[in-house]
Amino acid sequence: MISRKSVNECIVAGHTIPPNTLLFVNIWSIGRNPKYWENPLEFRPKRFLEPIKTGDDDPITRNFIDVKGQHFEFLPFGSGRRGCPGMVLAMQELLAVVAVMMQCFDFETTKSVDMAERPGLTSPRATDLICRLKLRMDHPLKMLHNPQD
Ligand code: HEM
Repeated sequence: MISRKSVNECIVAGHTIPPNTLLFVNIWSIGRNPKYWENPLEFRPKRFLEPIKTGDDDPITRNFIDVKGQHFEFLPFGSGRRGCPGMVLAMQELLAVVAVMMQCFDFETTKSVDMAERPGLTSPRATDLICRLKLRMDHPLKMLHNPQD
């Protein structure tokens, strides 16, 4: 959910918004709208590499989906002037953290993965995902000295 305050009166999707109104944009719901996403609840990361059909009256096909706030069907970092200033850092950090964790550990789950969500700011899981990590090498720092291992 991101919030904005209207400065002037405007019309959004046929609704008149008076000035000085606090508005909440439900980006969670937009990202799960079946009008734009095929089987939106299916965990299929590959969908982000496939063309996507979007738009209401005059559909267009995008060859990729941009996360930086230009494609409004997917706004993980918000959009416009108050969009997330940490976006570039977050994108680089995520890649580095996930890559290092996969390089250093094997992950074992005790139960099957339940993707159901509970309410919260960051879409937390309804059932916590408990993992057991197994080190993939004697010592992670050894990798720095012997990268070929
Ligand atoms: C995956 C990681 C992250 C996600 C998904 C995320 C998402 C968001 C979203 C949706 C907003 C609201 C944007 C809007 O209203 O249009 C926001 C705002 C903000 N984020 Fe992030 N963020 C992430 C990481 C970070 C990091 C790493 C930093 C700082 C180092 C950061 C700092 C901020 C700040 C300061 C704001 C408020 C901006 C403002 O109100 O002008 N975020 N973020």
